[in-house]
Amino acid sequence: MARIQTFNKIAAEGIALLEARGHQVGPDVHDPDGILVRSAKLQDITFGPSLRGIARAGAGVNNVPVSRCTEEGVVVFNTPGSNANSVKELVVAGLMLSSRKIIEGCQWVQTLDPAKVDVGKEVEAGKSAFGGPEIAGKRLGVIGLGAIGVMVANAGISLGMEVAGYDPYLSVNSAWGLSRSVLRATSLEALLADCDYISIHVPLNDETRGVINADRLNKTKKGARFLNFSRDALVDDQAMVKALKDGTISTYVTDFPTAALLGNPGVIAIPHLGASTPEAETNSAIMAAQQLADFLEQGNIKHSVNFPECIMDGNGGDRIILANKNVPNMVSRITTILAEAELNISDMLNRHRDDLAYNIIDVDQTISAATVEKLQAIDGVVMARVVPGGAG
Ligand SMILES: NC(=O)C1=CN([C@@H]2O[C@H](COP(=O)(O)OP(=O)(O)OC[C@H]3O[C@@H](n4cnc5c(N)ncnc54)[C@H](O)[C@@H]3O)[C@@H](O)[C@H]2O)C=CC1
Ligand SMILES: O=C(O)CCC(=O)C(=O)O
Repeated sequence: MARIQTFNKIAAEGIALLEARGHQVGPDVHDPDGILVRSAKLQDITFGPSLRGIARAGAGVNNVPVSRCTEEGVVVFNTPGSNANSVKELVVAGLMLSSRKIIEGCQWVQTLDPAKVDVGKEVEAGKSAFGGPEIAGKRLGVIGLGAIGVMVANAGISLGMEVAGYDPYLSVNSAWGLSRSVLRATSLEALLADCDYISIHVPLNDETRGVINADRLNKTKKGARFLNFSRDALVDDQAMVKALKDGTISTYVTDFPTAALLGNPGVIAIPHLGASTPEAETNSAIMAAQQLADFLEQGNIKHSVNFPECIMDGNGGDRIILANKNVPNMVSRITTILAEAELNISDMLNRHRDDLAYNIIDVDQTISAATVEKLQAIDGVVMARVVPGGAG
C-alpha cells in the first residue's frame, strides 16, 4: 500500500483506481510516496524522503520543480494528450470569439431594458456594431504541433482555413497525425508575419518563456488575432497590451489572465478552462493514477518528463529500481554489489535519458536492507529502492 497525497481536486475515477489497488489517497495524506496534482504550484514545497513519484494530471509541468525532483530521484509524470481535445474545442470557440464580437454583443443585449424599449427592434437596430469576419479562407498559424497543436491545425483545415504550422521539434507521431494540407512555416517570424489568426501550443520552459515579445509582435501581421491556451509567461504582457493599443493585434484571447491584461480592450480573458471538461478531467486523472500506481507498485515508468521510459514484466520475485548518473562503470558496480550479496539477477533493463540512467533489476532472492544501503552509497546513485514482490 502506498500513500498518495492529492493537490487540487482530482476526478473521482482516478482516485477510485488507486483505492481499488489498495492505496491510501487524499489531500491530508502525510509522508506521501506519491503526489497527484493538477495546476497547484509545488515549487515551494519541501518533499519528504518517502516521495518517489509525482503525477501531473495534465500536460504542462511548469508547476512542478522538475530539476529538483531529478536531483532527488523523484520521477515526474504527465499525461500527454489526455486533455488535448478539450483544449482544441475551446481554441475553436476562441477563434470565433476573437472574430465576431459575440461577448460584447451579448453584454449589450443584457443592458436593454424591456420596460423601456422593444428588445427585438433594438437588437436589429444595434447589431451592426457587433459584426466581424468569418474565419473560413483566412490563414491560421499554429505554433507548436504536439497533441493540442495538431488537433487545432486539423480543426482549422476542417473549418476552411489555410493553416501553417511551426515546430522545430516536430515528432514523428505528430507528423503522422497532421493533415497534409497544413503548410510548413519556415520560421516563427514567417508565421507571425503571414497569419490572420495565431494560436500557440508549446510548453513553458527556459526556451519559450517570453517567446512572444515586443520584437516579434512588431513583425506580426497588422490586425492579427492571437490565442494563448498554453501559459501566461509565453507572452510578454506589456508588449501585448501595447500591440493591442496600436492595432498590431486586434484581439488577444488568453486562458491565462494576468493583472496587466485585465481591463484592456481587445483582451478576452478566460479563467483557465482549457481542460475543464468532465472527459478531460477523467482521462487525465485515470492516466496519471495508472502511471503513478504502475511505478509505485512495479517500478515501471511511462510518460515521465525527467526519467527514461522503462517497462519490464516481472518474474514474481523482488525487484530493485535504481537511478544513477549516466557515467561509465555504473552497471558493473551495481551488479558487483548484488553478486557479493549472492543475489541472482533473473532479468534487468537499463535505459538512459540525458544525464540520468534508470535500472529495473529482478532477482531470485529477497533483497536485504543492507544491500540497498550499499547500492545507495555508490557514488553517482541518485535513488535505489526495493519494490517487494514488484516483479510479480
Ligand atoms: N489551457 C489548458 O487548460 C491547457 C494548457 N496546456 C498547455 O499546452 C501546452 C501544449 O500541450 P500539448 O500539445 O499537450 O503538449 P505536447 O508536448 O504534445 O506538444 C508541445 C509541442 O510544442 C513543441 N515545441 C516545443 N518547443 C517549441 C518551440 N520553441 N517552438 C515551437 N514548438 C515547440 C514540441 O515539439 C511539441 O510538439 C502544455 O505544455 C501546457 O502548457 C495543456 C493542456 C491544457
Ligand atoms: O488541470 C487543469 O485544469 C490544467 C490543465 C493544463 O493546463 C495542462 O494540462 O497543462
